[in-house]
Amino acid sequence: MEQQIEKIHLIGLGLIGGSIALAIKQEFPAIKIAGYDINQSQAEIAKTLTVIDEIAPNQFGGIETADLIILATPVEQTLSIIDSLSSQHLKESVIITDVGSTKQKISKYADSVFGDGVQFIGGHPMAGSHKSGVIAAKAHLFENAFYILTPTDHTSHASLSILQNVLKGTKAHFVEMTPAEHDEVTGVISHFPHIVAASLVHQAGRFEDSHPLIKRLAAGGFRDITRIASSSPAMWRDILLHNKDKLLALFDDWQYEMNRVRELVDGLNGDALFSYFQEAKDFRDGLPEREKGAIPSFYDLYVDVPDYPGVISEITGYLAMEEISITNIRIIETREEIYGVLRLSFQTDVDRERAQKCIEKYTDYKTFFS
Ligand SMILES: NC(=O)c1ccc[n+]([C@@H]2O[C@H](COP(=O)([O-])OP(=O)(O)OC[C@H]3O[C@@H](n4cnc5c(N)ncnc54)[C@H](O)[C@@H]3O)[C@@H](O)[C@H]2O)c1
Ligand SMILES: O=C(O)C(=O)C[C@]1(C(=O)O)C=C[C@@H](O)C=C1
Repeated sequence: MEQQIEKIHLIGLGLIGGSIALAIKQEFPAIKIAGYDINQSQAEIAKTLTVIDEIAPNQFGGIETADLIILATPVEQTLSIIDSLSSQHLKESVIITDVGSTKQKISKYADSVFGDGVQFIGGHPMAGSHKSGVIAAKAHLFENAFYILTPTDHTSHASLSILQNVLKGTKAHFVEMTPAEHDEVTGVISHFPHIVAASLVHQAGRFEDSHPLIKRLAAGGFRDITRIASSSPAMWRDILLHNKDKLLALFDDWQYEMNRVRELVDGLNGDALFSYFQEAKDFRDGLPEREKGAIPSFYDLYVDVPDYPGVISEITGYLAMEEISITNIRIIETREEIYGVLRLSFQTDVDRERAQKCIEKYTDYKTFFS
């Protein structure tokens, strides 16, 4: 009979830790989750939102009775927690997993510390958001996303299957990779794009002095491609520190790519430029359809609204008339002149699209997705 997971010790109660806890509780309400966060207020919010059952008295308080330990901290912190864990008294049958965006350093270190003694299985749910903190956690964040696991020679079949079973409430698709393959692939489709997004923002920032209007002129395209630059700097600092070698190779690759397209522009080579964009479009259009949870799980609609009292109730009134439920509402930027940006969040993409149509029907306000 498969070993039962009755108690989980979760370290790091942010977006990912919180979302995993919610997904587990949804599937297995009887499992008890004790949580610890270095930021006490995150732990208190997690408890209030019933993301966890109890706040652990300290990082390892009560850990000796845990069947599963989940590390959901930025990856540099994960390394030092693994280090400290090695001197803790743990259940013989305990399974330890993490959710970090890099796998090579973590798996190597865990292997060196735990060896055959403890079952450590690296993990990385491939969905997330630019939002941080437990307040943004959602049970369905990983629905239909890939959940990469990096078992090693030390991993038993039994532990792998117990881990996948306890995580089945995530409704993610499990896929196994070596840590090296993981870091190469995520370097290309996640880590390097993040650097590009941040660098585009820096580039625009350098133009701000000479063109003060630049921020306000940044429209859909710039917002789309730079959304992820709003993510947690601590998380991304750590990811880059962990994946240096793969990223250095990608910098070279990117420079080659930039030079290639630069030459086409310099040579006014219209046909080649057309092909360049056509090929990119074909590849991008060929990405699998966006399924719920696979890319963003936050369905935000932004509305440029005139800055006058009553505008929020005007908009919520239209939405109420069409029975569209909002999960969150916030003015995110009040500009000095006449317009502010209202962010409305919805539970589903369908609600968001209905809301957009509704606002466009009753008003002239410009709406856009992030
Ligand atoms: N955000 C994403 O899109 C995403 C997706 C998949 C995986 N990840 C990975 O998940 C992990 C967590 O990211 P997140 O988005 O949940 O970040 P987050 O900032 O929302 O949460 C991280 C939490 O860890 C806590 N923490 C930091 N150091 C700690 C320590 N020593 N002990 C206890 N708690 C500590 C922080 O206070 C914070 O509450 C990271 O390793 C990240 O690489 C992130
Ligand atoms: O959607 C986002 O905001 C993300 O950046 C999510 C994203 C990604 O790059 O796809 C970010 C880091 C994680 O390790 C996994 C997912």
